[in-house]
Amino acid sequence: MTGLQWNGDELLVLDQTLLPGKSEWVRCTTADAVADCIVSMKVRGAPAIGAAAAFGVAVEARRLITEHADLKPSELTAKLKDTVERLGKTRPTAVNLFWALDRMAKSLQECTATGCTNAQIAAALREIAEAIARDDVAVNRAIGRYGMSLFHGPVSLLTHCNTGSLATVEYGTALGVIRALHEQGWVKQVWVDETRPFLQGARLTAYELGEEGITHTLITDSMAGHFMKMGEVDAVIVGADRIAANGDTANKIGTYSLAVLCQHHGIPFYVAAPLSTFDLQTRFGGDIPIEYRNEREVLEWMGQRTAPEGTAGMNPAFDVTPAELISAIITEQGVIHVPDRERIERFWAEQGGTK
Ligand SMILES: CSC[C@H]1O[C@H](OP(=O)(O)O)[C@H](O)[C@@H]1O
Repeated sequence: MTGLQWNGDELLVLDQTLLPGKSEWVRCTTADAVADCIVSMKVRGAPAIGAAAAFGVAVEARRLITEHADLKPSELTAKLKDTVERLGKTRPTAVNLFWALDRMAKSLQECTATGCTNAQIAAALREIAEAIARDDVAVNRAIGRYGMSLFHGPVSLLTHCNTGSLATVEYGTALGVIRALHEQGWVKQVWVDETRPFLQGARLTAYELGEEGITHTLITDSMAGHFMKMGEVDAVIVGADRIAANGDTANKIGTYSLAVLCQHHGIPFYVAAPLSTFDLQTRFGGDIPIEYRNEREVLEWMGQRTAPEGTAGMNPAFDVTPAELISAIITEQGVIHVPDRERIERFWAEQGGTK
């Protein structure tokens, strides 16, 4: 399963706003079409929007040299730099978007420095976009393997939002770990948070797990604490949109609440994310830009208003979980065991030192 299809010249985006009821593909032959898919969340998920944006630059290059044969390479490069900037304004939180666009911008710089022709520029951009997509699948499978190392037998997991093939190029991050555990026969149950207001869990994660016969049960976000208290959750595993230098992690709204509940109940809280989600330029979580989406996503469902007229809504799409609430971050290069503040404080107390 994948939400992106690339045929070398155009990008097909599976419209995730229509899933699971309808499966419709949007044909993108311009950067504007890709930008619209990202803003409207037809394509969503940190790694997926990075790959989509990279393909957006590649299709724009092809369109420009096809429609404007007389463009000089310098003119083409200038237009494509504008394209990179435009795609960078689609959504602010997922750092994978900027990581992917930076790779495209560097390719443009290299082409300028080496005097590439228009055809060479377009080919170079296409190759980078294809490499980003190809690498993402291998990265996710590695995350799945490393995530497996945290478990030693059948488990019941709770997950939030969608972190699978529809949030990446394929396989997924947190869902990649769940897929790897399923392949091992170690999934007893996946509690799927519906993830209001966009319902990525109810509409997308449940869809992916159902397609693969992975045992799962949909719950409302407000039920997570109850099932933890009932002893039904062995661990929580989620994705990430941006991990600051100190380990503070931005992810779908509702993630922070899960982490606090996990600490209260002594349940491991794992984040699964590729290294492209780390933003070492952002020192700590307070500096991560949080996207506020239209309040209508909270006040309505499928265009049908659910709240009274006159009631205002707030719609932060992400929240930040402090590093000390994260048990481990699973990456394609291994598992980072986030420092345990209490264990460190005990150590310093025993040493008679200060923190
Ligand atoms: C594999 S990371 C997916 C990540 O992106 C989601 O956000 P959105 O659906 O708004 O793009 C959510 O935060 C997931 O954890």
